[in-house]
Amino acid sequence: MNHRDAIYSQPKAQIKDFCFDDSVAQVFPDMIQRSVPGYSTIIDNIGQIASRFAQQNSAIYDLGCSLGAATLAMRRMVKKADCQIIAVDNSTAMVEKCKLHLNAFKSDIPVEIRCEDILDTQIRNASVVVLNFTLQFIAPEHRNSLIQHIYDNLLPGGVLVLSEKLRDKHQPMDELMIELHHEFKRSNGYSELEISQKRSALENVMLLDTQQDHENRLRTAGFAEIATWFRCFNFMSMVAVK
Ligand SMILES: C[S@@+](CC[C@H](N)C(=O)[O-])C[C@H]1O[C@@H](n2cnc3c(N)ncnc32)[C@H](O)[C@@H]1O
Ligand SMILES: O=C(O)C(=O)C[C@]1(C(=O)O)C=C[C@@H](O)C=C1
Repeated sequence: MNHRDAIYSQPKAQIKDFCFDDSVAQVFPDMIQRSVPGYSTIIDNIGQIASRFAQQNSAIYDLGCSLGAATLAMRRMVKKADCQIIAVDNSTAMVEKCKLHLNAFKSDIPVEIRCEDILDTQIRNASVVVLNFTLQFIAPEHRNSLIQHIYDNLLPGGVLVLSEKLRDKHQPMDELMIELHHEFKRSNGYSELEISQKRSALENVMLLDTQQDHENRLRTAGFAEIATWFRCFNFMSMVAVK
């Protein structure tokens, strides 16, 4: 069942830091669809990209899988033999619901769902790694080593799909992108109160990098082939090929 996100619809005396608890997991499909411009396009194309880059006898990782939307898209699209998908999230509420979602559909591709911190995940024999709006929730001091670990354990010809909300270091453009995003949220039925309370809740936990920060980090890790294949306002998705 798809529940409507009303988490920030009533005034809160105190805004707690945003976390992926049971109340968020309950409404997550509606929340992300109404909050991230192009979310369905990104999910569909993660399936396409995975079908192109998946290698026979290799692993596909979905890091910060939430309810498994990207895993489902990849499981539908990948046709290579002997692939396995490993979906990881450290929210028990998300992982429990993810298991239900995935079990509802039949597939020949095995999926292992792990409840663990992606900073503890050993990437091995990977042809595809997905970080779909997850890196922004990782403490900045751990981001370089995580991307390095992914690069080191990708097979030659393997791909990292990295989707993130961005900040712009040029303040007028940052403000414009934020305002266009808020307009998108308004058009999806979010009130001013919902927009501002969610913004406060995310302030300390979703620390955004610039497009340049991401490109620099990917190049430093060793990725030579990098492209932004999707961008809408301050949301983007990149592919980086080893
Ligand atoms: C915005 S959601 C990702 C959306 C999802 N990838 C999709 O395509 O629908 C971010 C997810 O990352 C997870 N997460 C955040 N930090 C994590 C960590 N250190 N280890 C594992 N999962 C993490 C959260 O629990 C949350 O489910
Ligand atoms: O910027 C926002 O308002 C968002 O809601 C963005 C975002 C994200 O990019 O991950 C933040 C938290 C929710 O998981 C869904 C979407």
